[in-house]
Amino acid sequence: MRIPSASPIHNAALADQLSSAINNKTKPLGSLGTLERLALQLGMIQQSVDVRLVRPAILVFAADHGIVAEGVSAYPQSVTWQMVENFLAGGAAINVFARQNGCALQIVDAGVNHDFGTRATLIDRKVAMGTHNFAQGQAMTEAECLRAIGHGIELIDGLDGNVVGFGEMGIGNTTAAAALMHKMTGIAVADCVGAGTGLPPEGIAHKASVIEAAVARHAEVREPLDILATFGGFEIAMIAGAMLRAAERRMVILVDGFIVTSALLVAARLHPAVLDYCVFSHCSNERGHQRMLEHLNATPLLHLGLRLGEGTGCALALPLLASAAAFLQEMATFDSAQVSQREG
Ligand SMILES: O=C(O)c1ccc[n+]([C@@H]2O[C@H](COP(=O)([O-])O)[C@@H](O)[C@H]2O)c1
Ligand SMILES: Cc1cc2nc[nH]c2cc1C
Repeated sequence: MRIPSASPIHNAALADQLSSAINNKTKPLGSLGTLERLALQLGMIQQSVDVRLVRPAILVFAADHGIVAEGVSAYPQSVTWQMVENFLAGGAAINVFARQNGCALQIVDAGVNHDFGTRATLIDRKVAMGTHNFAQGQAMTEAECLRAIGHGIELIDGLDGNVVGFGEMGIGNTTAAAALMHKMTGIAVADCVGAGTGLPPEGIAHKASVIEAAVARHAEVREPLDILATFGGFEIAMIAGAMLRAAERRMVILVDGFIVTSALLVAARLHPAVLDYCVFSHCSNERGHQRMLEHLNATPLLHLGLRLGEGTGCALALPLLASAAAFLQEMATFDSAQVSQREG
């Protein structure tokens, strides 16, 4: 399987053209703040001053994690499949926010420990009934990891829009994401571990000790794909593959919270240019997310104290993306509206 490779966006002439278009709008210079940075990024991604957001979609990848056997989550594993049912019934937060913002939603079984049977609206890409417990061995085999990445690539190729957001659902996946973060960044485990779905302080300390022991056990693992296979999840691997393909196809990538950003750490180690295509929707309340974003030199759009996942940050950020594109498209210029320019 070929791992997609994103190209870095270099086009100084277009950057100048976009900056002029933004600066000539009827507003004090720089007064649309972050929306100006966003409009510039959208133009650079689409290689045009005529930015259009077409059929945005959010893909929610669900999977289970063998590491839950170590008692690292506040909720039982069965919540993963039960929430998938909730997604399919339209009742989860991501359903509400996606509907509210006119965003298509796809739910993918990446490796949930449950037999859903044949379901019309569930995309079945189940690699296995959850990963193995990485406290005892590798979470997944190299073949399973590559299969998950391949599914992510192929799901992007099935989209017909140019904006894709990523969400996930998987009890135990903040433990996998924290281990990935530690291995990919070198940041101390204690600074990567948080409450997840709501562990108390003793639970967080236990979770950190489980990760410390697993990291010591797998100390020799250094390459990004090996790190992903050793500590990751099927949903995380699928998201990493999908992100690389989305960047290769020059799509706008909306990044959600802690777990989705951990997938990006792997993708960006393989092809750093993927970052040029990423819009960071929010900073999660999960301890570690802020440091993860800083490591990527990323500025999140929203600080709402979210720690839900599911792609909710992406859905909430979508109207801001739309506003950035709309002001670039529709706002009058100083010339067209005959408004006087700044003095001096
Ligand atoms: O997106 C985030 O930043 C985020 C932070 C904390 C928890 N979550 C969600 O909570 C679940 C994982 O939490 P846990 O405690 O079971 O590892 C998983 O379904 C995630 O979607 C998500
Ligand atoms: C209820 C519930 C909903 C979620 N959505 C994403 N992660 C979740 C974890 C729990 C526990």
